[in-house]
Amino acid sequence: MSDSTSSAASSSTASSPTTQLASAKPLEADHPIRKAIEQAARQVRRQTPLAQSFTNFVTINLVANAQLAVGGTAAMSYLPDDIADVSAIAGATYINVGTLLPFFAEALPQIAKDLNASAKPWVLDPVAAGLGNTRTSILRSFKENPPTIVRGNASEIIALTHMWDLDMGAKQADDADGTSRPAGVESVDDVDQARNAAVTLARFLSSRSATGTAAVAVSGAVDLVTDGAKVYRLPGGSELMTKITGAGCSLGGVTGTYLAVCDPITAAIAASVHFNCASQTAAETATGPGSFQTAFLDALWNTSATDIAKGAILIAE
Ligand SMILES: Nc1ncnc2c1ncn2[C@@H]1O[C@H](COP(=O)(O)OP(=O)(O)O)[C@@H](O)[C@H]1O
Ligand SMILES: Cc1ncsc1CCOP(=O)(O)O
Ligand SMILES: [Mg+2]
Repeated sequence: MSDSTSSAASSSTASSPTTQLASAKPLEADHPIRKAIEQAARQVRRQTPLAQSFTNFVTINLVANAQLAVGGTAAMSYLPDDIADVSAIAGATYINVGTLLPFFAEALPQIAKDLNASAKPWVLDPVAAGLGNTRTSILRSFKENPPTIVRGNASEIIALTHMWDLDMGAKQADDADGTSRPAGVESVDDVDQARNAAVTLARFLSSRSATGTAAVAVSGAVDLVTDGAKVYRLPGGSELMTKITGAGCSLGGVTGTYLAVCDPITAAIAASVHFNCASQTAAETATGPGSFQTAFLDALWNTSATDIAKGAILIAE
């Protein structure tokens, strides 16, 4: 799918949610992206890349464990000079704004500025975007020094695109169907409702990226990943992922692990497909959220690069 409009978010020709998925076609078995995904998964296991994280206190342990389970390594930090020093040896950095302390309002804009000044790739998870003045001020500051990849649920992607004034005044989901937002860390919008915002956001990120490439990943029942030109849909996985805290946060951390070894769109698709394969496997033996999380980490470790590359990937027309 390549949008013919310059601002998809406000385009009246943008496909409607109901037709989006129906028109998506399976990505060919020998498509170059599948080869790139397999190579990236093998590289992660061979190179044990470091993706450092400035992330929330609720799910920090699952973020680190998921990064190790896919083959990477982890380092968690909150100080700008520490992040700057570690970024010299890290392949990517992950920033997640789920829990905040007062000094974050100054530290995070500085970290984003330092990362972009040194052309270091980073992933943003805008947890609960739109909630609270401090979080809004921090997220707004990132427009000046944007990430390489944004990973969030539908409401977070819509809210961030709106907060950065990229949606050209498009009707917000809440205007369209009366949905109130923000609703905290969970989404109140469907993935399809975030499609146009994701395409617009990915185009903006690409235009500000040192390599000219970027990606946006919208998580949900059928994930959506876009580089601003093409839109991929990733069905599968397990609804049990919504019953463990940190499923999205750890996906952001693993997206950073993949970004340490490959380009943004490959990293965003590979991490999401790896999660879908592993959560589907884990759901086969889990008897509840506790055993599911344990089985999920094991499945991240045991899912082969070949199986990840063969995962369910549709390309939207
Ligand atoms: N209904 C669902 N069915 C299958 N997988 C899901 C579902 N909802 C979320 N997921 C998966 O859970 C992970 C986290 O997504 P999500 O819950 O949307 O993020 P967040 O926790 O940030 O809101 C992703 O890998 C996503 O694909
Ligand atoms: C519950 C909670 N509160 C602040 S951050 C956080 C974790 C959110 O994790 P996820 O977005 O992966 O569900
Ligand atoms: Mg989240």
